[in-house]
Amino acid sequence: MSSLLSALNPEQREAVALPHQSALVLAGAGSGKTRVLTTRIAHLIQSGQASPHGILAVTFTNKAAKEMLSRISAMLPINTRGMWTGTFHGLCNRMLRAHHQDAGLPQTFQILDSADQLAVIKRILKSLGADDEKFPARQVQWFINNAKEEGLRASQVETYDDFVRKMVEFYLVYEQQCNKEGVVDFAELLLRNYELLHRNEIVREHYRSRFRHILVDEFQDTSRLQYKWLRLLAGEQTAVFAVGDDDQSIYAFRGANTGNMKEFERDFRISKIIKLEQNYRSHGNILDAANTLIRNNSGRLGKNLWTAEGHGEPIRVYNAPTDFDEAAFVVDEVKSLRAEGVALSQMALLYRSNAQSRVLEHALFNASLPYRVYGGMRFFERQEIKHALAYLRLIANPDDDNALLRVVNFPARGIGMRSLEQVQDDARRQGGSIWEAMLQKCGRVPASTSETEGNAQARLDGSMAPDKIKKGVEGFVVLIESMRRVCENLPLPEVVDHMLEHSGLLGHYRAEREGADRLENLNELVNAATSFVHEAEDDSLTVFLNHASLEAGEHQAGGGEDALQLMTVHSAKGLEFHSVFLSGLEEGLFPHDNSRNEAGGLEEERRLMYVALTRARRRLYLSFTQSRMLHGQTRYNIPSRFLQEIPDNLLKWLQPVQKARFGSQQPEFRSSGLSGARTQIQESGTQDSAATRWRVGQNVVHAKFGPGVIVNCEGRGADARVEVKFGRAGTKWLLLEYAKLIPA
Ligand SMILES: Nc1ncnc2c1ncn2[C@@H]1O[C@H](COP(=O)(O)OP(=O)(O)OP(=O)(O)O)[C@@H](O)[C@H]1O
Ligand SMILES: [Mg+2]
Repeated sequence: MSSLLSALNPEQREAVALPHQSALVLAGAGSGKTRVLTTRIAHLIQSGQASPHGILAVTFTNKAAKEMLSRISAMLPINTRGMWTGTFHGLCNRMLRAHHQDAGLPQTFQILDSADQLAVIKRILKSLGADDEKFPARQVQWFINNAKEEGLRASQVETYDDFVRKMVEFYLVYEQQCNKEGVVDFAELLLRNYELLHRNEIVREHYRSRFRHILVDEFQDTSRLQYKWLRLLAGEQTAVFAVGDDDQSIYAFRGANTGNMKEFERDFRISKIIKLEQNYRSHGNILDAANTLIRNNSGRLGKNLWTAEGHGEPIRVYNAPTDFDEAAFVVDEVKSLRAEGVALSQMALLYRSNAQSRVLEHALFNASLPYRVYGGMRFFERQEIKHALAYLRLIANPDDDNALLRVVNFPARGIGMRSLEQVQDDARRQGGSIWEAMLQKCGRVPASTSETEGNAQARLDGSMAPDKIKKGVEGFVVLIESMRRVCENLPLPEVVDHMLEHSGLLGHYRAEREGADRLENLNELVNAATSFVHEAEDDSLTVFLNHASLEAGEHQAGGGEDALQLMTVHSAKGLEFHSVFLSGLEEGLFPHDNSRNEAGGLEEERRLMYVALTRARRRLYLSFTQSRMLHGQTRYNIPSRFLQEIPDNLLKWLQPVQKARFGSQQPEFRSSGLSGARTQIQESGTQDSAATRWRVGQNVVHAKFGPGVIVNCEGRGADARVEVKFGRAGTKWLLLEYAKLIPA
């Protein structure tokens, strides 16, 4: 037996050494699917059944493709360059480049990202004089991408009413425009390639006879069009080797379709699905937890996993009073794991939503622990946060040119390149800021004396500034001035709040189809400001902005440095770590609130949870918080139902919870396990605040929020807090230790 095969179990070996035929490996997490796929490629080459040139392998990320190539190179001393490996989009792009003429594209065709695509659509709608209330650009974008994903060109979409007819008309003009400019969007990469193969027999036959082996990892997450593309590319002589796990299908919301598995079985005449049941990744307790959890889903294709390893350590559960305590707990554990010799890169910190990373990043930053956000951006580097910070910087100082240029036309407010160039020219000439030049442009202040006389005269009578430029600029100036005026007397969190609403950022992302994540991040910025007010001596806007740029700037670990891995559960797919921290296991967060509105949403969340649990090899931490800051307010949470679906005997509770910590509405957790968390709700409503000098109904004054009245009290000692209804600032929960209330 070759050394490649000897490192595998009999089922894996069978899959790797399968004769030339299509096959489906359906197996749970950590059972070696990716390893089998990679080894099969090496085996095919080593045994002379295929050359690298004859192999196409589809992976889920470019990074996975690179890793696959380096593993193959480690197994065999060969050049893998002729092999095609990559994502569906990457491979389609490669093929279109090679056949750009047949595909009707210029050699140098450019790829439009989602924002570029939207800009093209907006231009088109404007030129057609479309009613932008009836036909918002984003909806048109969605319509076009959806049609493409279904494989339909404008001429093929069925028009059953006037609205759709209009949409199709826009789609048609968009198609023409893209063709004219020689650009393709993401959906187009796939569709164009599909059409090329469909239409052009020579190209199709060329690739069919070239790729006698197509291998697909993470098959459960292929979309309809991707599947159709695969079918077209695979000829009679092509063996398609697909590996996947229906329990890990987590992209249904983006059009992935597990139905593809059933069709694959039929279309490729799969007589026997290969199952792998031995898990090589995780210790027994972790595996048992995952197996038990996923049994709650219906309609599974059904499989089980076992491990030859022992039970290992129990799963550690931490019930944190607040999200800050949760982050502090993670930091402590990471430090002690590191002291035990576990590399930081072997530890992952997972969360359901991107916005959750902020509090965790903050704690890691303060502890000087190097970390890297995998497959995403660190909080303060995210586009929407940078936009929001730019507005805040303008509120603090409108002469900040960089901030101004970043948001002057975001969200779009009709200030074109030409207008901008003109005010920039003015600014340069006068040696002042762009803001000053804008003020002059719309006649807010007299033109500066350094201007030429002619210009100054023109500015005074306004004749040089075309009306359009003036109008756009004026709108922006009025906005910033009004924000500055209103925010002057507001506490920091409300400055952020006001800015988000009035800048138009919230409205912009609300209208975006995939804007939910960005909205969560923006709301998280209000939380950042609220905690900053509690923590910092000087809580002015300027100091907050300094703090944000500090956290944004320097502490992301460099390329080679050993660093803790932070990522969403979605980006953790396919990866494994010695230790995994899964935070925020609370109802509404995980399962996410959004899942309630979608059919099958909860089951998809459970599959995500299954993915999360099965990333851990040796140690798994699950944590949840009793309260978490949400939009600047403390929210009380109940633990995720997924925690309850894991048998108690696999869990070790790290911290007994103090009783009577919360008021009557709050769940009380028993230290012995989850059954307590499931059922016990403290009945008494005991509040020890009577011992303090605060009572419900009392009038108080807060240094920033002004006068208010206490409507609720709870907690004791350092945790004592009150809910105060302020005349101006609304209702807020405040920690007494920090709030420094004065009786009125
Ligand atoms: N026969 C084996 N002997 C030893 N280790 C193995 C064997 N098969 C797989 N492994 C190891 O088990 C781990 C999980 O394998 P792999 O990542 O291929 O699983 P997977 O099924 O692709 O998981 P996922 O569903 O999470 O993508 C890897 O570290 C792999 O090297
Ligand atoms: Mg895998």
